[in-house]
Amino acid sequence: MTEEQAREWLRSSFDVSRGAWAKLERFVGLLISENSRQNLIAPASVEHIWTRHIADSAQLLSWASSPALWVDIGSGAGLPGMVLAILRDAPMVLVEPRRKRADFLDRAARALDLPHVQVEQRDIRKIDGKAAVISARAVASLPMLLDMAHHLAASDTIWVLPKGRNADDELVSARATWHGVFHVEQSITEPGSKIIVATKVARRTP
Ligand SMILES: C[S@@+](CC[C@H](N)C(=O)[O-])C[C@H]1O[C@@H](n2cnc3c(N)ncnc32)[C@H](O)[C@@H]1O
Repeated sequence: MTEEQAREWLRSSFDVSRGAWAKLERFVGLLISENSRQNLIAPASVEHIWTRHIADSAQLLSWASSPALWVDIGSGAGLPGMVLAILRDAPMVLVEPRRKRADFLDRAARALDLPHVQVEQRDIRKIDGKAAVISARAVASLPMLLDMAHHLAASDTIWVLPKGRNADDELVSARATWHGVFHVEQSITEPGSKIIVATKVARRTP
């Protein structure tokens, strides 16, 4: 997928309003500018930012359309959380323990006028409440993620987890401790990369 194809795919797939498109463009600018101050995305990925990061994040919306609370674990540069918050006018909590990254997320949410975004500068294990959707991109293996965040999940919570090429192996490991309805979906931006979509996840009883 080229950069132009990624932009076109985004526009047509999510019926992006003019206002939301302007915010996406602005976010890309903020992210590239902040990347010279802190290491948010690999420098080599900047020239492919719409494919590698923006469309890659936005595609998660295809698997979770709930208008209720979405929690993004380890948002870092705002991926996928900030991209999703631009496309989705519903509560979004971005959890990021590193101060510099959380400050960037706070500033970006204000600059983009996204009052439905809440940034929590904390470890996910210290967050409470229940989420309708949980995402985490490049944060931890599937068994670790379930362990770190299962307290935020109800039985109908949808987990949407981009997993690169290790999805199947991680799923095998996770199934030793967890049961639920797990699907492995193909990423549209990266051939070979997968997204694990799960619901009804619960710890196996010994
Ligand atoms: C490799 S970065 C990925 C950032 C972003 N999701 C992305 O795809 O570009 C992993 C992020 O997860 C955060 N993280 C690691 N452990 C965490 C935890 N226990 N709770 C919340 N965030 C965590 C790190 O601070 C870091 O910003």
